[in-house]
Amino acid sequence: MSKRKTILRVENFVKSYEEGKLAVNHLSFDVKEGEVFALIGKSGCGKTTSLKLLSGQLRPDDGSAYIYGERILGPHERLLAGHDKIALVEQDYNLFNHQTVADNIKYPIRRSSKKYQDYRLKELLRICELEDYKDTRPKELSGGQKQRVAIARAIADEPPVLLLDEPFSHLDMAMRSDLRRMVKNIAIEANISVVFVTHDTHDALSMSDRIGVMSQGTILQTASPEEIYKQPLNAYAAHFFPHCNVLTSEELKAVGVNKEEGEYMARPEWLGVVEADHSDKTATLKHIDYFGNASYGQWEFEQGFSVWIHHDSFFTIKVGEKRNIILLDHVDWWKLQTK
Ligand SMILES: Nc1ncnc2c1ncn2[C@@H]1O[C@H](COP(=O)(O)OP(=O)(O)OP(=O)(O)O)[C@@H](O)[C@H]1O
Repeated sequence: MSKRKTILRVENFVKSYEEGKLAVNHLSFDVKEGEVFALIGKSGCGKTTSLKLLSGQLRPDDGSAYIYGERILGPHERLLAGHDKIALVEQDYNLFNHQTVADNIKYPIRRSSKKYQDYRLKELLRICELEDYKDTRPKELSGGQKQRVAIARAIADEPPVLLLDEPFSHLDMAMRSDLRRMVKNIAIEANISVVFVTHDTHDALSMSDRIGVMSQGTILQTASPEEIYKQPLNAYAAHFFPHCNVLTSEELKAVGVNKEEGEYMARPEWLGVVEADHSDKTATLKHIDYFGNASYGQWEFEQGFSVWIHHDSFFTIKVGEKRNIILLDHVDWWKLQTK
Protein backbone atom coordinates (compact mmCIF):
# COMPACT_ATOMS: atom_id res chain seq x y z
CA MET A 1 0.00 0.00 0.00
CA SER A 2 2.77 2.46 0.89
CA LYS A 3 4.18 2.33 -2.68
CA ARG A 4 0.92 3.60 -4.15
CA LYS A 5 0.58 7.23 -5.19
CA THR A 6 -1.14 9.68 -2.87
CA ILE A 7 -4.38 10.83 -4.51
CA LEU A 8 -5.94 12.92 -1.79
CA ARG A 9 -4.21 15.05 0.82
CA VAL A 10 -5.98 16.94 3.59
CA GLU A 11 -3.93 19.59 5.35
CA ASN A 12 -5.10 21.17 8.56
CA PHE A 13 -8.80 21.47 7.88
CA VAL A 14 -10.53 23.73 10.40
CA LYS A 15 -14.29 24.35 10.51
CA SER A 16 -16.65 25.78 13.08
CA TYR A 17 -20.39 26.33 12.76
CA GLU A 18 -20.56 28.38 15.94
CA GLU A 19 -17.91 30.75 17.19
CA GLY A 20 -15.52 29.13 19.63
CA LYS A 21 -16.70 25.56 18.87
CA LEU A 22 -14.61 23.67 16.34
CA ALA A 23 -16.42 20.89 14.47
CA VAL A 24 -13.19 20.04 12.62
CA ASN A 25 -9.94 20.92 14.33
CA HIS A 26 -6.70 20.79 12.31
CA LEU A 27 -7.58 17.58 10.52
CA SER A 28 -4.86 16.13 8.27
CA PHE A 29 -4.58 12.81 6.44
CA ASP A 30 -3.80 11.38 3.03
CA VAL A 31 -5.35 8.64 0.92
CA LYS A 32 -3.56 6.54 -1.64
CA GLU A 33 -4.69 5.29 -5.04
CA GLY A 34 -7.26 2.48 -4.69
CA GLU A 35 -7.11 2.68 -0.90
CA VAL A 36 -10.12 2.29 1.39
CA PHE A 37 -9.75 4.72 4.28
CA ALA A 38 -12.18 4.75 7.21
CA LEU A 39 -12.77 7.66 9.56
CA ILE A 40 -14.22 6.34 12.79
CA GLY A 41 -15.30 8.29 15.81
CA LYS A 42 -18.13 8.96 18.22
CA SER A 43 -21.24 10.85 17.16
CA GLY A 44 -20.50 14.56 16.81
CA CYS A 45 -16.71 14.19 16.44
CA GLY A 46 -16.81 15.86 13.00
CA LYS A 47 -16.93 12.97 10.52
CA THR A 48 -19.74 14.25 8.28
CA THR A 49 -18.39 17.80 8.36
CA SER A 50 -15.00 16.46 7.23
CA LEU A 51 -16.60 14.71 4.25
CA LYS A 52 -18.53 17.86 3.31
CA LEU A 53 -15.32 19.88 3.41
CA LEU A 54 -13.63 17.27 1.26
CA SER A 55 -16.41 17.12 -1.30
CA GLY A 56 -16.38 20.90 -1.66
CA GLN A 57 -19.87 21.32 -0.18
CA LEU A 58 -18.59 23.29 2.80
CA ARG A 59 -15.96 25.97 2.99
CA PRO A 60 -13.13 25.36 5.51
CA ASP A 61 -12.25 28.23 7.84
CA ASP A 62 -8.66 27.20 7.34
CA GLY A 63 -6.65 24.46 5.67
CA SER A 64 -6.96 22.87 2.25
CA ALA A 65 -7.39 19.53 0.55
CA TYR A 66 -5.63 18.50 -2.63
CA ILE A 67 -6.50 15.91 -5.22
CA TYR A 68 -3.58 14.94 -7.48
CA GLY A 69 -1.86 17.98 -5.97
CA GLU A 70 -4.63 20.35 -7.14
CA ARG A 71 -6.41 22.26 -4.39
CA ILE A 72 -10.08 21.37 -3.95
CA LEU A 73 -12.12 24.55 -4.26
CA GLY A 74 -14.78 25.46 -1.73
CA PRO A 75 -18.38 26.32 -2.66
CA HIS A 76 -17.53 30.05 -2.70
CA GLU A 77 -14.91 29.49 -5.43
CA ARG A 78 -16.96 27.57 -7.96
CA LEU A 79 -20.29 27.85 -9.75
CA LEU A 80 -21.55 24.41 -8.77
CA ALA A 81 -21.19 22.83 -5.34
CA GLY A 82 -19.09 19.68 -5.23
CA HIS A 83 -16.05 18.48 -7.11
CA ASP A 84 -15.96 16.48 -10.33
CA LYS A 85 -13.10 14.26 -9.13
CA ILE A 86 -14.76 13.46 -5.81
CA ALA A 87 -18.18 11.83 -5.48
CA LEU A 88 -20.07 11.93 -2.18
CA VAL A 89 -22.83 9.46 -1.28
CA GLU A 90 -24.78 10.93 1.61
CA GLN A 91 -26.73 9.03 4.23
CA ASP A 92 -30.11 9.56 2.53
CA TYR A 93 -28.97 8.43 -0.98
CA ASN A 94 -30.77 11.34 -2.81
CA LEU A 95 -32.04 9.16 -5.70
CA PHE A 96 -34.54 10.37 -8.32
CA ASN A 97 -37.59 8.35 -7.37
CA HIS A 98 -39.54 8.94 -10.59
CA GLN A 99 -36.68 7.61 -12.74
CA THR A 100 -35.53 4.02 -13.26
CA VAL A 101 -32.34 2.62 -11.78
CA ALA A 102 -30.69 2.85 -15.21
CA ASP A 103 -31.64 6.53 -15.60
CA ASN A 104 -30.45 7.33 -12.09
CA ILE A 105 -27.08 5.71 -12.77
CA LYS A 106 -26.65 7.38 -16.16
CA TYR A 107 -27.53 10.86 -14.85
CA PRO A 108 -23.93 12.08 -14.25
CA ILE A 109 -22.90 10.92 -17.76
CA ARG A 110 -26.06 12.06 -19.59
CA ARG A 111 -24.01 14.40 -21.79
CA SER A 112 -21.58 11.68 -22.88
CA SER A 113 -22.07 9.70 -26.09
CA LYS A 114 -24.86 7.10 -26.12
CA LYS A 115 -22.24 4.42 -26.74
CA TYR A 116 -20.27 5.39 -23.62
CA GLN A 117 -23.47 5.65 -21.54
CA ASP A 118 -24.54 2.14 -22.58
CA TYR A 119 -21.09 0.70 -21.96
CA ARG A 120 -20.74 2.37 -18.59
CA LEU A 121 -24.26 1.45 -17.45
CA LYS A 122 -23.62 -2.23 -18.23
CA GLU A 123 -20.35 -2.11 -16.32
CA LEU A 124 -21.89 -0.37 -13.28
CA LEU A 125 -24.91 -2.69 -13.16
CA ARG A 126 -22.43 -5.58 -13.07
CA ILE A 127 -20.04 -4.10 -10.47
CA CYS A 128 -22.90 -3.02 -8.20
CA GLU A 129 -24.88 -6.24 -8.75
CA LEU A 130 -27.96 -4.43 -10.07
CA GLU A 131 -28.48 -6.21 -13.40
CA ASP A 132 -31.96 -7.44 -12.38
CA TYR A 133 -33.16 -3.97 -11.32
CA LYS A 134 -32.24 -1.83 -14.31
CA ASP A 135 -35.85 -0.84 -15.08
CA THR A 136 -37.05 -0.66 -11.48
CA ARG A 137 -37.80 2.61 -9.69
CA PRO A 138 -35.96 3.32 -6.41
CA LYS A 139 -39.14 3.23 -4.30
CA GLU A 140 -39.52 -0.46 -5.14
CA LEU A 141 -35.99 -1.27 -3.93
CA SER A 142 -34.68 -2.36 -0.52
CA GLY A 143 -32.32 -0.11 1.45
CA GLY A 144 -29.28 -2.12 0.33
CA GLN A 145 -30.33 -1.97 -3.33
CA LYS A 146 -30.87 1.81 -3.09
CA GLN A 147 -27.41 2.15 -1.60
CA ARG A 148 -25.99 0.18 -4.56
CA VAL A 149 -27.74 2.52 -7.00
CA ALA A 150 -26.44 5.58 -5.15
CA ILE A 151 -22.89 4.20 -5.30
CA ALA A 152 -23.21 3.22 -8.98
CA ARG A 153 -24.45 6.73 -9.80
CA ALA A 154 -21.66 8.33 -7.78
CA ILE A 155 -18.93 6.45 -9.64
CA ALA A 156 -20.57 6.66 -13.10
CA ASP A 157 -18.29 9.48 -14.18
CA GLU A 158 -15.22 7.56 -12.97
CA PRO A 159 -14.18 9.87 -10.15
CA PRO A 160 -10.86 8.84 -8.56
CA VAL A 161 -12.28 9.39 -5.05
CA LEU A 162 -15.57 8.16 -3.56
CA LEU A 163 -16.77 9.47 -0.20
CA LEU A 164 -19.37 7.49 1.73
CA ASP A 165 -21.17 8.84 4.79
CA GLU A 166 -22.24 5.99 7.11
CA PRO A 167 -22.80 3.80 4.05
CA PHE A 168 -24.41 0.83 5.76
CA SER A 169 -26.15 2.35 8.75
CA HIS A 170 -29.67 1.54 7.51
CA LEU A 171 -28.89 -2.04 6.48
CA ASP A 172 -29.24 -5.43 8.13
CA MET A 173 -26.18 -7.60 8.85
CA ALA A 174 -26.37 -9.80 5.73
CA MET A 175 -26.75 -6.82 3.43
CA ARG A 176 -23.93 -4.96 5.15
CA SER A 177 -21.58 -7.81 4.50
CA ASP A 178 -22.50 -7.94 0.75
CA LEU A 179 -22.05 -4.20 0.40
CA ARG A 180 -18.71 -4.16 2.21
CA ARG A 181 -17.48 -6.73 -0.29
CA MET A 182 -18.87 -4.66 -3.16
CA VAL A 183 -17.22 -1.42 -2.02
CA LYS A 184 -13.88 -3.17 -1.52
CA ASN A 185 -14.25 -4.64 -4.98
CA ILE A 186 -14.95 -1.21 -6.49
CA ALA A 187 -11.75 0.14 -4.95
CA ILE A 188 -9.72 -2.74 -6.37
CA GLU A 189 -11.42 -3.18 -9.75
CA ALA A 190 -12.08 0.46 -10.63
CA ASN A 191 -8.99 1.73 -8.74
CA ILE A 192 -11.13 4.25 -6.87
CA SER A 193 -9.97 5.54 -3.49
CA VAL A 194 -12.77 5.29 -0.96
CA VAL A 195 -13.07 7.43 2.17
CA PHE A 196 -15.95 6.42 4.39
CA VAL A 197 -17.10 7.52 7.81
CA THR A 198 -18.68 5.16 10.25
CA HIS A 199 -19.21 4.51 13.90
CA ASP A 200 -19.47 0.78 13.15
CA THR A 201 -16.16 -0.85 13.96
CA HIS A 202 -16.96 -3.98 11.96
CA ASP A 203 -17.34 -1.90 8.80
CA ALA A 204 -14.04 -0.17 9.51
CA LEU A 205 -12.11 -3.35 10.36
CA SER A 206 -13.40 -5.48 7.51
CA MET A 207 -13.31 -2.97 4.65
CA SER A 208 -10.49 -0.54 5.12
CA ASP A 209 -6.79 -0.58 4.37
CA ARG A 210 -6.27 2.12 6.99
CA ILE A 211 -8.38 3.65 9.74
CA GLY A 212 -8.23 7.16 11.16
CA VAL A 213 -9.64 7.41 14.69
CA MET A 214 -11.32 10.81 15.12
CA SER A 215 -12.02 12.67 18.33
CA GLN A 216 -13.12 16.29 18.72
CA GLY A 217 -12.59 17.15 15.07
CA THR A 218 -9.13 15.68 14.61
CA ILE A 219 -7.44 12.33 13.98
CA LEU A 220 -5.83 10.76 17.03
CA GLN A 221 -4.35 7.75 15.33
CA THR A 222 -4.04 6.46 11.76
CA ALA A 223 -3.03 2.85 11.25
CA SER A 224 -4.00 -0.48 9.70
CA PRO A 225 -7.13 -2.17 11.09
CA GLU A 226 -4.94 -4.75 12.84
CA GLU A 227 -2.82 -2.09 14.51
CA ILE A 228 -5.82 -0.06 15.59
CA TYR A 229 -7.34 -3.21 17.08
CA LYS A 230 -4.21 -4.54 18.81
CA GLN A 231 -2.33 -1.33 19.57
CA PRO A 232 -4.81 1.53 20.00
CA LEU A 233 -3.29 4.81 21.06
CA ASN A 234 -5.43 5.41 24.13
CA ALA A 235 -8.57 4.27 25.95
CA TYR A 236 -10.83 6.26 23.59
CA ALA A 237 -9.46 4.41 20.53
CA ALA A 238 -9.43 1.09 22.40
CA HIS A 239 -13.12 1.36 23.37
CA PHE A 240 -14.30 1.56 19.76
CA PHE A 241 -14.27 -2.18 19.80
CA PRO A 242 -16.83 -3.58 22.20
CA HIS A 243 -15.98 -5.72 25.23
CA CYS A 244 -12.63 -3.98 25.56
CA ASN A 245 -10.67 -4.38 28.80
CA VAL A 246 -8.82 -1.34 30.11
CA LEU A 247 -7.22 -1.77 33.54
CA THR A 248 -4.78 0.32 35.55
CA SER A 249 -1.39 -1.05 36.62
CA GLU A 250 -2.73 -1.15 40.22
CA GLU A 251 -5.68 -3.31 39.18
CA LEU A 252 -3.38 -5.61 37.22
CA LYS A 253 -1.00 -5.86 40.17
CA ALA A 254 -3.89 -6.93 42.38
CA VAL A 255 -4.32 -10.00 40.15
CA GLY A 256 -0.62 -10.75 39.86
CA VAL A 257 0.31 -8.95 36.61
CA ASN A 258 3.17 -6.53 37.25
CA LYS A 259 3.44 -3.57 34.90
CA GLU A 260 4.96 -0.10 35.09
CA GLU A 261 2.46 2.58 36.13
CA GLY A 262 -0.20 3.32 33.56
CA GLU A 263 -3.31 2.04 31.76
CA TYR A 264 -3.35 -1.22 29.85
CA MET A 265 -5.66 -2.89 27.38
CA ALA A 266 -6.44 -6.49 26.51
CA ARG A 267 -8.98 -7.71 23.97
CA PRO A 268 -11.45 -10.31 25.27
CA GLU A 269 -9.83 -13.15 23.30
CA TRP A 270 -6.45 -12.42 24.89
CA LEU A 271 -7.75 -13.75 28.21
CA GLY A 272 -8.95 -17.19 29.18
CA VAL A 273 -10.59 -19.05 32.07
CA VAL A 274 -9.36 -22.13 33.90
CA GLU A 275 -10.72 -24.15 36.82
CA ALA A 276 -10.79 -22.11 40.04
CA ASP A 277 -8.10 -22.85 42.62
CA HIS A 278 -8.82 -19.92 44.93
CA SER A 279 -5.77 -17.94 43.85
CA ASP A 280 -5.55 -14.14 43.33
CA LYS A 281 -7.10 -14.43 39.92
CA THR A 282 -10.44 -15.91 40.90
CA ALA A 283 -13.43 -14.21 39.30
CA THR A 284 -17.17 -14.78 39.12
CA LEU A 285 -19.14 -14.79 35.86
CA LYS A 286 -21.61 -11.91 36.18
CA HIS A 287 -23.09 -11.58 32.72
CA ILE A 288 -22.99 -13.16 29.25
CA ASP A 289 -23.44 -11.37 25.91
CA TYR A 290 -24.43 -14.22 23.60
CA PHE A 291 -23.81 -14.07 19.83
CA GLY A 292 -24.36 -17.67 18.73
CA ASN A 293 -20.93 -18.43 17.30
CA ALA A 294 -19.31 -16.87 20.37
CA SER A 295 -20.15 -15.15 23.62
CA TYR A 296 -18.52 -12.56 25.86
CA GLY A 297 -18.50 -13.17 29.58
CA GLN A 298 -18.14 -10.38 32.10
CA TRP A 299 -15.96 -11.77 34.91
CA GLU A 300 -15.76 -9.89 38.19
CA PHE A 301 -12.64 -10.23 40.32
CA GLU A 302 -12.92 -10.28 44.11
CA GLN A 303 -10.87 -7.06 44.04
CA GLY A 304 -13.90 -5.27 42.62
CA PHE A 305 -13.25 -4.81 38.88
CA SER A 306 -14.20 -6.93 35.90
CA VAL A 307 -12.93 -8.07 32.51
CA TRP A 308 -14.65 -9.31 29.36
CA ILE A 309 -13.55 -12.67 28.03
CA HIS A 310 -14.35 -14.18 24.64
CA HIS A 311 -15.75 -17.71 24.79
CA ASP A 312 -16.38 -20.11 21.94
CA SER A 313 -19.78 -21.58 21.17
CA PHE A 314 -19.08 -24.63 23.38
CA PHE A 315 -18.83 -22.48 26.51
CA THR A 316 -20.99 -23.96 29.26
CA ILE A 317 -20.15 -22.02 32.46
CA LYS A 318 -23.21 -20.40 34.03
CA VAL A 319 -23.62 -16.93 35.52
CA GLY A 320 -22.60 -17.03 39.19
CA GLU A 321 -19.87 -19.68 38.76
CA LYS A 322 -16.23 -18.98 39.76
CA ARG A 323 -13.08 -19.67 37.78
CA ASN A 324 -9.50 -18.45 37.49
CA ILE A 325 -8.65 -15.91 34.80
CA ILE A 326 -5.47 -16.29 32.79
CA LEU A 327 -3.64 -14.12 30.33
CA LEU A 328 -2.97 -16.20 27.23
CA ASP A 329 0.73 -16.80 26.58
CA HIS A 330 1.11 -15.29 23.13
CA VAL A 331 -0.15 -11.79 23.93
CA ASP A 332 0.44 -9.17 26.55
CA TRP A 333 -1.49 -6.25 27.99
CA TRP A 334 -1.00 -3.25 25.66
CA LYS A 335 0.08 0.02 27.27
CA LEU A 336 -2.19 2.95 26.43
CA GLN A 337 -1.27 6.63 26.31
CA THR A 338 -2.96 8.53 29.08
CA LYS A 339 -2.23 12.08 27.91
N1 LIG B 1 -25.24 22.62 10.26
C1 LIG B 1 -24.72 22.67 11.49
N2 LIG B 1 -24.89 23.77 12.28
C2 LIG B 1 -24.35 23.85 13.52
N3 LIG B 1 -23.61 22.85 14.09
C3 LIG B 1 -23.42 21.73 13.35
C4 LIG B 1 -23.97 21.58 12.03
N4 LIG B 1 -23.59 20.36 11.54
C5 LIG B 1 -22.86 19.78 12.52
N5 LIG B 1 -22.75 20.59 13.60
C6 LIG B 1 -21.99 20.30 14.84
O1 LIG B 1 -20.65 20.05 14.48
C7 LIG B 1 -20.12 18.94 15.22
C8 LIG B 1 -19.68 17.83 14.27
O2 LIG B 1 -20.84 17.32 13.62
P1 LIG B 1 -20.74 16.19 12.48
O3 LIG B 1 -22.11 15.97 11.94
O4 LIG B 1 -19.67 16.52 11.53
O5 LIG B 1 -20.30 14.93 13.38
P2 LIG B 1 -20.37 13.39 13.07
O6 LIG B 1 -19.13 12.79 13.67
O7 LIG B 1 -20.58 13.15 11.62
O8 LIG B 1 -21.63 12.93 13.90
P3 LIG B 1 -22.66 11.70 13.60
O9 LIG B 1 -21.86 10.43 13.74
O10 LIG B 1 -23.67 11.85 14.70
O11 LIG B 1 -23.23 11.90 12.23
C9 LIG B 1 -21.21 18.53 16.19
O12 LIG B 1 -20.99 19.18 17.41
C10 LIG B 1 -22.49 19.05 15.53
O13 LIG B 1 -23.46 19.35 16.50
